[in-house]
Amino acid sequence: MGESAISVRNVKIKYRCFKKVSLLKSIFAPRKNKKIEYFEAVKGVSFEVEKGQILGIVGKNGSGKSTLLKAIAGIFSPDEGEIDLHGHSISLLSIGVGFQNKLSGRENIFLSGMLLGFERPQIEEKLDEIIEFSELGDFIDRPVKTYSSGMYSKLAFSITAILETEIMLIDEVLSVGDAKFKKKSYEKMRSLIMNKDRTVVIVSHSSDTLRKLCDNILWLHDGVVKMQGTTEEVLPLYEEFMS
Ligand SMILES: Nc1ncnc2c1ncn2[C@@H]1O[C@H](COP(=O)(O)OP(=O)(O)OP(=O)(O)O)[C@@H](O)[C@H]1O
Repeated sequence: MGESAISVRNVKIKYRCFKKVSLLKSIFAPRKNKKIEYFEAVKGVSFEVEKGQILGIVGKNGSGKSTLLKAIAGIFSPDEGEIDLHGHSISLLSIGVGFQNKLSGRENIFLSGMLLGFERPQIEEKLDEIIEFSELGDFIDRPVKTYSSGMYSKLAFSITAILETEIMLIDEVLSVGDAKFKKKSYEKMRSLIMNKDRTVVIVSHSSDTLRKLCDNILWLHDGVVKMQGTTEEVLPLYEEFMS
């Protein structure tokens, strides 16, 4: 076993949900009926990711993949267990995470960069490259709320791909944007991944993408690890299960 980049030890994550009550009940006894329920989305998951490894996470809808990724990214902390990144910098590339809609694309580059732990001069140094890669042209100075979903994801991808962190978490975004951008982002991702110092975790429903990019696969099922192993070992069994 090589040097560890991510250690996930017995992680459990619960969501707080409010139980639905009838409208009448909530009007006449509002406090009494505000029942909180918990839903455990991740139920004691443990695994290690070695430095330089490219791990794919698979599982049917609702199996806890995105929840786990957000916990690794530090967006929320686990209710139990621990996640150790061994001091590595980390970024999460995911649709719908992280932009301030009223701010321009350019302002969001600075905001996201700072949230990723970069200093302003470091971001300034990479600014032109990010804008160029995003292909947003003049839109870069317009509020992000005026962007189409494809433009939004182009910006998100460009920030994460150009401001390189040691660990990159990617949630399903390789399949967005127009065909040309999809190809370009796939190539960029490949070159980032080829850097053996970088550790990558990809959540995807595309076996094709996973087969091309990943060395290892973690299969989550109803919040627990069903299987972990090499891509050749796990992916055929997962595909058979899903067919
Ligand atoms: N904010 C939330 N509040 C309550 N339950 C949630 C919340 N977000 C997710 N869940 C539940 O947690 C479980 C895991 O969700 P998660 O999004 O992690 O699954 P996933 O494997 O990424 O699914 P998909 O493949 O559909 O993206 C699901 O049952 C989902 O309904």
